[in-house]
Amino acid sequence: MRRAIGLSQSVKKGHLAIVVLLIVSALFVLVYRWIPERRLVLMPHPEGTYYLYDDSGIGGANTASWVNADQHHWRCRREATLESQFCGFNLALGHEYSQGIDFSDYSELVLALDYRTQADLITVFLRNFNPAYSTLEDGNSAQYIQFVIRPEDREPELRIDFSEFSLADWWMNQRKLERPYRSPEFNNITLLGINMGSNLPAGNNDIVIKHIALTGPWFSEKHWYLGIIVFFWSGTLLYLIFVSVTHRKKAIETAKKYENLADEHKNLYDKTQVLTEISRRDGLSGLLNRYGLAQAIEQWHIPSVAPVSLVMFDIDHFKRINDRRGHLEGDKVICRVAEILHNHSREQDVLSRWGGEEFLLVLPHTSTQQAHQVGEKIRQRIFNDEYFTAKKLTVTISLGIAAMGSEQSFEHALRRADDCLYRAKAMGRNCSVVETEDV
Ligand SMILES: Nc1nc2c(ncn2[C@@H]2O[C@H](COP(=O)(O)OP(=O)(O)OP(=O)(O)O)[C@@H](O)[C@H]2O)c(=O)[nH]1
Repeated sequence: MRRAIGLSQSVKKGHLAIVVLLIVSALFVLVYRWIPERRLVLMPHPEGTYYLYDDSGIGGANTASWVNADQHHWRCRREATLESQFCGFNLALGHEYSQGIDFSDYSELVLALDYRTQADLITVFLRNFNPAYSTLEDGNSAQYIQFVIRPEDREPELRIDFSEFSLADWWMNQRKLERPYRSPEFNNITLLGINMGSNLPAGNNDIVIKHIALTGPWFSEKHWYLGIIVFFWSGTLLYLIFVSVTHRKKAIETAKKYENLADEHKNLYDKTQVLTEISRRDGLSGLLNRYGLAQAIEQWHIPSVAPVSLVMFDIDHFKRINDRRGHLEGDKVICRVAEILHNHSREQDVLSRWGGEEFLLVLPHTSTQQAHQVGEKIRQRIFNDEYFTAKKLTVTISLGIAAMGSEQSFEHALRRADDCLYRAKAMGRNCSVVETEDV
């Protein structure tokens, strides 16, 4: 029952952990749109290198000049009579011509320009340097990637996705490029330019650059959701590992407890066995006591062990031995007599110290005649034994022998054996009396 409760509690905990992980994952999904975007300001930039250029040097119509350099206000003035080719603004990026800025971590170019011109075409372009197609000697060898700003695009803050940029045809046509290099590359942008060259209306065409920046998400949507999935599954995995470690620990603790209990149980069992044995034995002679004898006989199925005979032994004048030699020597006599009795009994016989100097031998499969013979043999043996070397002692015993019939109780047979013993004592001791009653 307790195990069942424990199990249902861990199932509940498991559900809770999964629900928490799901809620946190859902929160992460929602949080994505609130993560501020990554932003890199290119202009105004204290270290930015920028300059104006025009086609006046090659006989063109345009002259570029700063109206207010501090405010990044510049102008292209076109002479109506000459051909307009190019006029614009360049912002050098990176440290040297071949080492630009990696735009690929961003997704958009943000242009905040104040257009004070009626020019139809304003081109924003990027130059990407790649040794595969660029050389330091050829200033035109970096990819020319462009986006044309139409009058209708002119917002206070124009956002141009990099996917809207394309490679300029004139640049492509000048070189034979392998396929991978015929698409815009953004990993090493060395220059950003704003060109109002061709078809520029006559007169002043001004642009004020408020700022130019790159923006993009810190994490792509794909990576963000992948991260959430990884978070969810690693959370689940960690939880499962935690649960399995905890369960393993508990299982080890429980196994230890069971082991201790088993040890305790074995100790108790051993102690009980010892105590049981003690309770069945006489402390002085080591023979069974009355209780031990009763237990042994209880195991028997009397008809199967019949005939059964009882021999009751009693040391003669034992009081005298005690009185003359002391109780210690009396004890030694009891032990010796017990030893002789034990040596003369068979394995199936049950021998006990019945009282002070009384012994009872129960013999299965033995008639009273046979029991009488055994008893007599023992009596002779006890009589002939040497008890003390210094001051010799002769010990005699009296015996009463009776049969235990299948229908009779042990007590009944015992009483009759005792009667016979009494008669043996009365006959002068050191003899045996066999019951005459027909059982
Ligand atoms: N040393 C010793 N004496 C015991 C023990 N148990 C009983 N006795 C003594 O045994 C004596 C038995 O005396 P009685 O019952 O008068 O019998 P008895 O002297 O043997 O005389 P009969 O049986 O008539 O021959 C008593 O003095 C008891 O104190 C024991 O364990 N050790």
